[in-house]
Amino acid sequence: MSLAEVVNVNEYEARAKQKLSKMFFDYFSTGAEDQWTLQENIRAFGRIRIRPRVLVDVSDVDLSTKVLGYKVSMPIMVAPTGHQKLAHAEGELATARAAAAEDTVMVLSSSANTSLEDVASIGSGIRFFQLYIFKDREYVAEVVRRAERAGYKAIVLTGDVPRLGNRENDIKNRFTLPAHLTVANFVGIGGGTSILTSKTNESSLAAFANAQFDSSLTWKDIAWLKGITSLPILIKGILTGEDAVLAVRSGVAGIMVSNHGARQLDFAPASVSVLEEVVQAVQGRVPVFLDGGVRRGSDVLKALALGAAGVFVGRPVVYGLAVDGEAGVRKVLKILRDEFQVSMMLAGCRRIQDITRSHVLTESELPCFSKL
Ligand SMILES: Cc1cc2nc3c(=O)[nH]c(=O)nc-3n(C[C@H](O)[C@H](O)[C@H](O)COP(=O)(O)O)c2cc1C
Ligand SMILES: CCCCCCCCCCC(=O)C(=O)O
Repeated sequence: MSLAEVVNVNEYEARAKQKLSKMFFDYFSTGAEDQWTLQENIRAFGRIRIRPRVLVDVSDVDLSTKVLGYKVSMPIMVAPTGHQKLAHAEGELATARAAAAEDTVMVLSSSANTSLEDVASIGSGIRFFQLYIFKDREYVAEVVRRAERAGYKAIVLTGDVPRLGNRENDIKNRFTLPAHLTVANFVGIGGGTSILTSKTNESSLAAFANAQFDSSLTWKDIAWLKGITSLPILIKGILTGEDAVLAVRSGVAGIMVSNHGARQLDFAPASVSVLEEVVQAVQGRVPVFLDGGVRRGSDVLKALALGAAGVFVGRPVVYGLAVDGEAGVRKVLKILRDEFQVSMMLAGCRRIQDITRSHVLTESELPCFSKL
């Protein structure tokens, strides 16, 4: 099959598998423990039905929207994923170029193999910086200041990693980074990141993260973060209405409903299953975004109908990158854009704000729904 024959983003996964070593493909593709949540992220979208409206003039459809005040061409954005140079030599640079070309947001991971300044140097594009908080707060503060200086528009604080989840494939593979790669923005943290390139009896990522991440982090640390940056802060990893309320109280500018692509707590719910709970708790005070299992334009429509202001995509972007670098990421984003446009037109929506709660039925609204 040639690349021109790739018609949906799922097809990139098998192609990426052919290109990557088992250790790296497993790192990108798998989840925690029994991987129940990994499957559930996909299944949960499959349990939502779309209620299309017909005879609506959809001759002129507009997918554009605003995210934290920035205009983007579509509500489909690039989630932070670490170690993109394991997928392609150009790594995060290729992803950043693709996101900019498709006029959407890219979130750069704290675990990137490319420095945030190098990514910024590609030029225009709306980029956010994803942050892990380490025990060494001064180091973290300096990275946040660097992101601000380099023109990043927001800090995405990941709240669901007090330690790494049990990623059994990474443990079995004794995951290590190749010697030529670094976590470019944190190379000196905790006395250095050389453990990431040294063989251990476990996953070197887990060994490093569990030693260096600050597992005492609480809501009060949002105040600390707000004290060192004027950038808006999004909190990533919210799965309950209770935490959404605490997030709003702590002054975040937005919430990302996420289970970290099922890589942290197995048997956590699918993000889309709890989206509405979070949206209702937030009561419109800040935008709510979603990631996890978005593989179709129809998934985007479902998430927006349930109240999301936009979605982020993780693995499909990495698979596109692995298969064809910048062009592969662009194609993944284009496929999702085109599918989303088709879904909007067939559901009778001309504008993003035309997508409403009445466009979907969830499981609880269909008592006889067959369990997938
Ligand atoms: C390979 C990989 C690396 C990731 N790295 C990070 C990271 O560095 N920081 C973070 O907050 N989330 C990270 N995530 C989670 C993603 O941001 C996102 O929540 C998840 O991938 C969304 O699910 P999806 O892959 O089904 O789209 C990573 C996910 C994957 C698959
Ligand atoms: C900033 C340096 C972090 C080094 C490794 C920590 C593990 C995180 C890996 C990225 C991630 O979140 C993931 O899901 O994978």
